[in-house]
This record gives sequence, C-alpha cells and structure tokens, in this order.
Amino acid sequence: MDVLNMKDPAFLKDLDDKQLSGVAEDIRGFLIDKLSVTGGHLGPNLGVVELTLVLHQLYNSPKDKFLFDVGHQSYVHKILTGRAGQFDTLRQHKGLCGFPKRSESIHDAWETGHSSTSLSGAMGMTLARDLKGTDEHIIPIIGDGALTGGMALEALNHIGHEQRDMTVILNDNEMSIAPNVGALHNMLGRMRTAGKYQKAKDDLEMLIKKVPAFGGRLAASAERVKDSLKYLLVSGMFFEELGFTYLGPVDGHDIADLKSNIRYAKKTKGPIIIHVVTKKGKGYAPAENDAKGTWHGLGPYKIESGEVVKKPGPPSYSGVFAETMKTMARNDKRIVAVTPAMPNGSGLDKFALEFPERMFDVGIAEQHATTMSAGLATQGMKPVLAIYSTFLQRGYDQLVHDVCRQNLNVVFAIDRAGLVGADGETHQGVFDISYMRHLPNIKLMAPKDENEFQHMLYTAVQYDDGPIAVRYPRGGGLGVTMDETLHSLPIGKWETETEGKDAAILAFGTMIPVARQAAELLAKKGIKAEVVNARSLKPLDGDKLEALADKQIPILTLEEHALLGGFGSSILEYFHENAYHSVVVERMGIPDWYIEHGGVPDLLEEIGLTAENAARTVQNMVPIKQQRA
Ligand SMILES: Cc1ncc(C[n+]2csc(CCOP(=O)(O)OP(=O)(O)O)c2C)c(N)n1
Ligand SMILES: CC(=O)[C@@H](O)[C@H](O)COP(=O)(O)O
Ligand SMILES: [Mg+2]
Repeated sequence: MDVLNMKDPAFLKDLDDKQLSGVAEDIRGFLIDKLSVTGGHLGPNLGVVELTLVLHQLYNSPKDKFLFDVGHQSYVHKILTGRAGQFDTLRQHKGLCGFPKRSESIHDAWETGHSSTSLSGAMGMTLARDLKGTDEHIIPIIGDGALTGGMALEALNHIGHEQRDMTVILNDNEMSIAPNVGALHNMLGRMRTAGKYQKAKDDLEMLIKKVPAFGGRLAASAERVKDSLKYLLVSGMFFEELGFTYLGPVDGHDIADLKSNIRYAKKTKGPIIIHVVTKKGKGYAPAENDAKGTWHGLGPYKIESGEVVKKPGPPSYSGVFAETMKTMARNDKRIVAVTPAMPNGSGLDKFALEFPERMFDVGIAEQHATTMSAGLATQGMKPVLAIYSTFLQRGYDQLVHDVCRQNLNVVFAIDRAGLVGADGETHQGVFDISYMRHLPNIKLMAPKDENEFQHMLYTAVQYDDGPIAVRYPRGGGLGVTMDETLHSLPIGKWETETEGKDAAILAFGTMIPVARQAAELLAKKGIKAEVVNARSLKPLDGDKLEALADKQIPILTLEEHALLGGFGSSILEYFHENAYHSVVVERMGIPDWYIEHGGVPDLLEEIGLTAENAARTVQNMVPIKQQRA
C-alpha cells in the first residue's frame, strides 16, 4: 500500500491481519528509506510498527487519546495520520517535528520529548473524561526506559489508587537509548520469561471450577491459590499489586496476539497495563542487532551497508569530555561519573571502558542522579554529573535543595547547552543560566572552544568550595589545537581577546566566533569593538566590568541562551547594583518563546543571533562622530 495515501487511520478498520502485516512492511520500508536521508529515531519507530497499527485499528483516534511517552517513536502514528508526505522535512526548520505536535494534527493529543510524562498526562485526561461523563479511551504508550523516570512511578501510584478506566501500553524492548538499566528492567525481564500470566490464571480458574465444589471452602482457598500462583508464576506482580490488571507478556510484532489482548483490555474495567515485548529496530538488521544504542537516534546512513554517514569535523565536546575525564580519573580517585540514561550521548560510555566501577547510569532519573551526586560529595568523592541542559531541568529542586544549599562539591557537566537543533523545543538547552545563576554557592562557566573546555573541566574538578558547572554545546568544537597538559583557569576572570576603544562585546561559548566576526565587520566601519570572552558566568568578572564602565563605552552582550534571566540580565544587574547608571547595554539572545526544531544555523538566523545583527546593534550604539574619527 502506498504509505503516502494514508490520510486517515480509519482505513485500517477494514483490513484483516494479513493485510495489516502488508501495511507494516510498507511502513518499515518507508521509514528505512526516508530516515536514511533525514536521520532520526529509526530504531524506536521500527519497533512499534505493528503496535501502532493495531492501536489505530482497534481504537478511534482522535476521540480516543494516544499519549506517546518521549514521543520519539511516533513516526508510525504520524504516517497513519496523514503526514507521510512531510517526512522529507523531518526535524528540519519549519518541517515535520520529530515528536508529537498538537499544532500538526488533531491526532496528536499530547506533546512529549522529555521522558515519563505520558502517564501523568493520561491521568489528567482520564479525570477530565470522568468528570465530563464522556467515554473516550485514554491510552499512554510508555517504554521500559521511560518507566524508570520518577514521574512515571508517581503516576502509576495514583492511577492504581484511582482505579479509573485506562489502558497503559508498556513497550518493553529491553533498551533505553543504551541497554536499559535498573531493578524495574530486571523485573520486566523475569516477567518476559515467566510466560503468560493471564492465561495461567484463567486456566487455573477453569480447573478449580471443574473440581466438585466443597462449597465456599474451596472457593476461598482457590483465591489464595490464585494469589500465590501470581507470585509463583510471575515474580513481583508489581503492577497487579499497584491495582492494575496486568496482561502479558504480549508479542508486540504478533498482530493477532496484540489484538486479542487489547480487545480484552477494552472490555475490562479499571486500569490495565499491557506488557508488550518488542524489538527495537525490527525489520532492519543493523538497527535490530544494535546492542549499543547507535540506531536509537542517528543521522543519515547507507541502507545497504548500514554505514552511518560521518560528517568530518573537529572533535565533539562530548568526546573531549570523555578523554578529559579519563585523564583526570587516572590521577584522582575521588572522581565518580554519573549519567541519567545518556552514556552514549554524554561520552561516559567511553569513560566506563576504562573505569567501569566509577561510572553509574541511573536510568532516566535526573532527580535521583543529582541528589545521589550530592550524597557522593558528602563522603569526599568528586561526582561529575554529565547531564543535558534540558534534562537538568528535571533535577532543579535537587540542585537547589540538596546540592547548592549544602554547598557540596558536585561538578555539573552540562552538555547540549544552547540550541540543539533537530530535537527542537523540548530539547533546546537555553534556560540553564537563568535557572542556575540565582542559586547561592554555585559557580558557572562556559568555554569558548574545546581546548578551553578541557581546562575548564579540570578547573571544576579541582574546585573544592562547593558546586560548579561547566556548560557546553552539542556537537563539535572549533578545531583548535589541544594543549597536552591540563591547567586551572582563574574562576571569575574573563579573557579580553581584542581591545577596543569604541565599544565592547561580551560573549561566551558558541557566541565567541559571532562576536569576533561582528568586530571584524565593525572595524570596516571604523569602529573598534573589544571582544571579551566572558567565560565565567557566575561569578562575573567585576574588575573587567568596572574597567569597561569607566571607559564609558557601549556594551553588547551575546548569548545562545534565553535573554530573560540570562547572562545579559546579569550584566544589567551588576551595573545597577554598583551604581553604574550611565553604562549603555544592549543584549542579544534567545527571545521569549520556544525555539522549534531545525538546523542551528537556520534557527540562529531566524532569531537574528548573527554577527551582522550584532555589528548593526553596536554601530547604532556608537555616536556617529566617533564612527568617523
Ligand atoms: C527526562 C528525559 N531524560 C532523558 C531523555 C533522553 N531519552 C530519550 S529516549 C530515551 C530512552 C527511552 O527509552 P524507552 O522509553 O524504553 O523507549 P525506546 O527508545 O526503547 O522505544 C532517553 C533516555 C529524555 N527524552 N527525557
Ligand atoms: C529523544 C531523546 O530525547 C534523545 O534520543 C535525544 O534525541 C538525544 O539527543 P542527542 O542526539 O543530542 O544525544
Ligand atoms: Mg525501551
């Protein structure tokens, strides 16, 4: 069937299982073809083809609500709801979003990107349904990785308590991005191998009914037998004990098995959880045999060989992070690395090859990762928490309450700080300066390139007076020469790259090249603009700021971060608090809206965070006569 003709999922209602299998094959071929060009989350989506087809056949979206947890596995859903034709623009500027997007389709009931929100969203929708007296089905689809997120467990607790009708689909493929971790993962493994609990329970009931009744005695003991059967058959009937009817394990690629269990769930009252076992990457050997997680989310690849197309370029910040961590850990036994389910993305998978006993992947558990790091620090260890800027948002109170307030020596390696591009709104790392700099005790730095990064990381690990964070971008550095030996940098001291008598541009991280280019453009107009590497975001370099204020020259701040509460705001605050009321400051950064998906250069252009705009802004701040001087 031509995937491009799938405009409304209703077409599935008339198909038999064989035809559905045919559609599954067409969709798999489409995904493999399209994503070989655009990149994207191929593995997760190949794993949910049959599941998504059966869900759309047996339920009635958009009346019935699907909530895809994390949402990276919603491509099949998007194909079935009329968006196949947009896949050439997947995750590109103004193109198809890689996650559910309510503005894209009425079938996208819930927007995701961060993990473990689907069950809470579903509970809210369920309460609303019951209060309104409507009868739609609410179906969250959550992966085994997302289930390790604290929010998911909070929601399970409440859903089981409320006992309202909801069908949770647990998509268990034994993988998070990397192989899944944790006791829940181990329990699911036992459930997978224990075999069909539901069938055994029904068989037992049938058997008991055949035995000549000894009145209530047998029936009562039968209940006890049945309950002990549960523990016998499937270790830790975790879900049943939480008030769910547990169905499974169900073969997530067997359409008939899926349908019979979902039909059973549809007529069963109260919360149901269907434990669906799938294979990530199903149907495409390189992805199906991926033990590491490479095919979870990737760039373009060659279909025939499965070779991922590597873009040449300077070392990635994550790569420099891994190497620097190894160098430091060899001489510093205090160092312990922590990641909340991002070993590959953070580079800690490489660190773990040399120091397996000093790297802890805690699952999708940023709150736990942050406070566990605090616990490590109380005992004299030097925890380095590698965490994406956007995901540290999940550990905010732990940062405030457990780390900063106790002034503990935790190092935050904040990766993906700034615009990340293809993952869009939910993943842009553009709020961390705002949510960190106002916290007492924390120090916050950002390197201008990968060489300064290694020294900054070393500085942070050597620092023993409380929490300290280094924020750095996704992707490669500038291709600068890397020093052989590590040295400390002065915290709270900026670096003046070029002097200037007419104006000053204060920038850090990825905005340094922009500031340099702007200064070159200004020089052509006779304006000498100073470029300052404001690499210490907290504390600021007060001496430098006062020297600039005394020069009475206009100042432009540049940041790939939210303007509100960001670096520029801190400069305004500084001049105000120190009674420098005549200094002229303009700020450029991320405006007060969520930045969608797209290539980072396109996004920077769209919001005007460019060298040309920076030069124009400075030029407008310098008196004309000075420009002629
Ligand atoms: C709060 C949060 N932390 C980390 C991530 C990064 N992340 C995206 S998908 C994923 C693994 C999800 O595993 P699972 O739910 O099992 O889905 P699968 O990819 O296996 O289908 C992780 C860790 C995220 N999206 N949100
Ligand atoms: C869906 C999700 O949250 C992750 O897969 C994320 O897309 C990884 O981001 P990086 O590609 O920057 O590691
Ligand atoms: Mg999984």
